[in-house]
Amino acid sequence: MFKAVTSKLAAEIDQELMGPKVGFTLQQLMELAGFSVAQAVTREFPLQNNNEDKHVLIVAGPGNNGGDGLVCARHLKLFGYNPVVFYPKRSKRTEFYGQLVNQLDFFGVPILSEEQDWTVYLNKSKTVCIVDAIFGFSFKPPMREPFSSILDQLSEVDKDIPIVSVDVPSGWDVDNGPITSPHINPTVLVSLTVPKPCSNHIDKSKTAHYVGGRFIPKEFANKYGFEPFNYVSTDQILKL
Ligand SMILES: NC(=O)C1=CN([C@@H]2O[C@H](COP(=O)(O)OP(=O)(O)OC[C@H]3O[C@@H](n4cnc5c(N)ncnc54)[C@H](O)[C@@H]3O)[C@@H](O)[C@H]2O)[C@H](O)CC1
Ligand SMILES: [K+]
Repeated sequence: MFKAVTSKLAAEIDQELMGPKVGFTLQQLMELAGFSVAQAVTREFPLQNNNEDKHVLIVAGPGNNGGDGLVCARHLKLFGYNPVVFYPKRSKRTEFYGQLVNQLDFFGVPILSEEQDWTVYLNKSKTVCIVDAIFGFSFKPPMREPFSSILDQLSEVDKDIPIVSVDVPSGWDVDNGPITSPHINPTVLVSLTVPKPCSNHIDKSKTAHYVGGRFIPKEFANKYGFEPFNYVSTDQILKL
């Protein structure tokens, strides 16, 4: 059994990593987080003759979980996939988000806005998998629009098209799991830094669980009450 940290502790870890003493920038951590999610996609859905023309749909939310999704999309393009991003509420928090969008333009990755019909990608003949980068550890229910409709639609297709959730299955309570109905059931969960308690509610026979976001030393993990994960070689993800 792995150790999980609460939403409160996860936010504290984040703050310390990006605080004056450690000094990581959000950009650095997000790059590694998004890279690790892209690696989990390649591990679970390798490019093959029957899927190389298909898309990976990345649904990006308004916060940093969405930012992880934007980074993941760029790496997937470099890995030979056909990512398409649906980004209905663009973050205006910092200039950095505009830069992530510009980078996707630079790589020729389409970004759909709220007005565009993203549901054409909810079709298994078109889409290999969906990356759920809507909400992470700062989600507080009840859910507001447009995300409640978006997640309702995702919950209708998750048996047909596999969903890869970034850090937390969106819409799940971070500490208590799937407390609303309907909710999505991801095929893959990539917990970042350390799993959150909601990951104890996944059905391990149906959901592959990875940890990613390989950016902390042993002493730091121990300080927050968990052991570091035994990543192999240069891997950015570890299957739990
Ligand atoms: N150390 C790490 O592991 C890192 C993790 N990263 C990722 O960052 C997220 C947490 O990001 P944060 O910006 O704090 O929050 P979220 O993305 O989870 O969501 C905030 C966003 O969502 C809106 N919101 C919240 N509740 C609701 C609601 N009920 N209805 C509608 N909208 C809602 C809120 O207003 C904000 O706009 C973490 O999980 C990782 O994925 C980083 O990449 C860095 C390193
Ligand atoms: K998510």
